[in-house]
Amino acid sequence: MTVETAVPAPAAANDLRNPGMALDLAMFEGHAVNRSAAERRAASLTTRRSVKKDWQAAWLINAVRCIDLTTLAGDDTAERVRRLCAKARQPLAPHITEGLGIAGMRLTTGAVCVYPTMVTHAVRALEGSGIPVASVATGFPAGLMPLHLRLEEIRYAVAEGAEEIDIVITREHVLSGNWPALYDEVAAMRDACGPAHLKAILATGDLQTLRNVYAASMVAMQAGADFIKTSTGKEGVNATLPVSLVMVRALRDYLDATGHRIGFKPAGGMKSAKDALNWQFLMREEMGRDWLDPHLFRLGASSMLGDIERQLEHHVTGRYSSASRLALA
Ligand SMILES: O=C[C@H](O)COP(=O)(O)O
Repeated sequence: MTVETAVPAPAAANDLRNPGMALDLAMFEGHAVNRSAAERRAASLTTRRSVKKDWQAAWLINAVRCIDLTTLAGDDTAERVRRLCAKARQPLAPHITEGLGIAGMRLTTGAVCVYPTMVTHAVRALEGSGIPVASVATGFPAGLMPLHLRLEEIRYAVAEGAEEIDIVITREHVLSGNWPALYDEVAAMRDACGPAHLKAILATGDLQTLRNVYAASMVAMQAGADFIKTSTGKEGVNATLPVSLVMVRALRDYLDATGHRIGFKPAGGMKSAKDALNWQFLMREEMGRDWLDPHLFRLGASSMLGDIERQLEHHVTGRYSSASRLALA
């Protein structure tokens, strides 16, 4: 078997938006989440699996397809964004793609994710590539701005050419159990997105309980989120597997109740190829192969691609090169 044949076949494109639905508290109120069961289940994903070498390379190639290659730093510049976009167009060095037998595959990352004022640079740098630009918005990362300004920021990013908007929610609405306020906020943001897909960042590290994570996931989906996303990368605790499991179970329950397929984006603090494998195992075991496709799954990361590239180079050459040798995003 070649690596190429081991790459999961792309699922049918999920171009259908989540239309959302009326707020329905019955879908989450009283829903208990057992933390130790979630932790045990998450741990089982990382310990009991050994992946054959060729399959491991295929999983890592698939992870590259699903990365939202991100820069969200205060010192971002047009030049840094252009370099990131060049990396998104060609995520692996040519000797690695040739060695893997996938030089003809036109492998790219799933998207490039930037701040609103950087969207224009990313759109220009990605022209003709088919790679969408995602913009954070709504006062990322804390979101503590008047709603009309947050909505205006969404409209600005969409006008600049962003096809995906990563919004942040008001954590206080979750912490106080004010579900109508959370629903109205996300629904207004969905409306401001127009044709752009909305990813709702729940900032799970701020939400205190897994029950809150489940409820916030459900409300965001009911309000029309196309993806639910764990974290901004700026909270004290960012993406973890137990929290991701709870969110994925929520999107499975939403699918069962409504028939709508919602995407999932773990983000923040994921740096290794092992992380890329673990989150894909979670998606395959909980949701099936359709959720191994960028239309339904993204890995939000600013510094994971480098380790994936190193591991794939090792797969090809049998050696690890120094981290500085590969052009790193
Ligand atoms: O949305 C993506 C995250 O902000 C990336 O976080 P990271 O810099 O910890 O990888």
